[in-house]
Amino acid sequence: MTVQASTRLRALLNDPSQIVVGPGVYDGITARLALNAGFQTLYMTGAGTSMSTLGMADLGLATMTEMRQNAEMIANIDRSVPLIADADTGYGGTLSVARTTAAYISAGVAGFHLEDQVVNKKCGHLEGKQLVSKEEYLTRIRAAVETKKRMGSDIVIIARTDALQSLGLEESLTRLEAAVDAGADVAFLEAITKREELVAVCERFKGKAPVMYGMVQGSSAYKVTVDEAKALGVKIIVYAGACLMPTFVAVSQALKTLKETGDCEQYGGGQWSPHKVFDACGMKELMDFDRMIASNAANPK
Ligand SMILES: C[C@](O)(C(=O)O)[C@H](CC(=O)O)C(=O)O
Repeated sequence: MTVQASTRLRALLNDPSQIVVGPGVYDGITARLALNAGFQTLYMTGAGTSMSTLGMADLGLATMTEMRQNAEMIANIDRSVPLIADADTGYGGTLSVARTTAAYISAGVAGFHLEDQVVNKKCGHLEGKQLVSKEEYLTRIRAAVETKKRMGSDIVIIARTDALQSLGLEESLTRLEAAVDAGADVAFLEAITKREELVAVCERFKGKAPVMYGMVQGSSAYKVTVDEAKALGVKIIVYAGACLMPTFVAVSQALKTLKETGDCEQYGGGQWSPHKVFDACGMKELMDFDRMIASNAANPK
């Protein structure tokens, strides 16, 4: 029987020798490249999903249906590699959060995070975020936990708080503790800018719940490598900009060169032929399958 991606993610969380590293992917190409690079877990960035599927900044515009559709595609490229997906605020009240949870479970997502921003949210690293009350946030968590239970799923529910910026460290930790008490599996303090804050969240949840950290290059997030995060006690680290920022750098440069010189050969050509990019996206396996079915049809048993 196939092991569910959520069960695999849980096994990684329960293995004291592991830190789960999720490069932020947002489409089929970035997911393939991360899988080809050997990552054992993927992270679907909501910011990347919003920009790649809508062409819009991370300002709460992507709907649940759009997020779920992207997550389902990514989760199913290689079902043996767990996908942690951004579920923002859960996209509405109690019943919407329950519907989102069910939709992510049926999409094959292994874990997802729910936050305490107002539904009209913005990227966690921007100024001026608005929060819902702790009670409303806990309602979201309870709706997710109850739905998971009713569906007999072991999907990993990650409680995220964006409260650090406006309410401070202690209130943020209190919110996360209450979320874990309500059944969330993982604590995620968003937009940490100082080492002390990361140390504090790891200390507070030691022995109680795994801690997730979101590192975004170029943001004010406290910078850590995977090894440093592991030494501090972080259990999941996601790099939301791991594919996004290099894409902006490389594609902008390539387009500038094409515009200025009328030549694009230096970006690809010999190294990245159409054949090679199709290979990176499963061409061999797809063609082998096609040939195998054709040869079975020609030589029936
Ligand atoms: C983690 C995050 O929610 C995401 O969408 O990946 C974003 C990251 C980003 O803005 O690049 C966030 O709100 O931190």
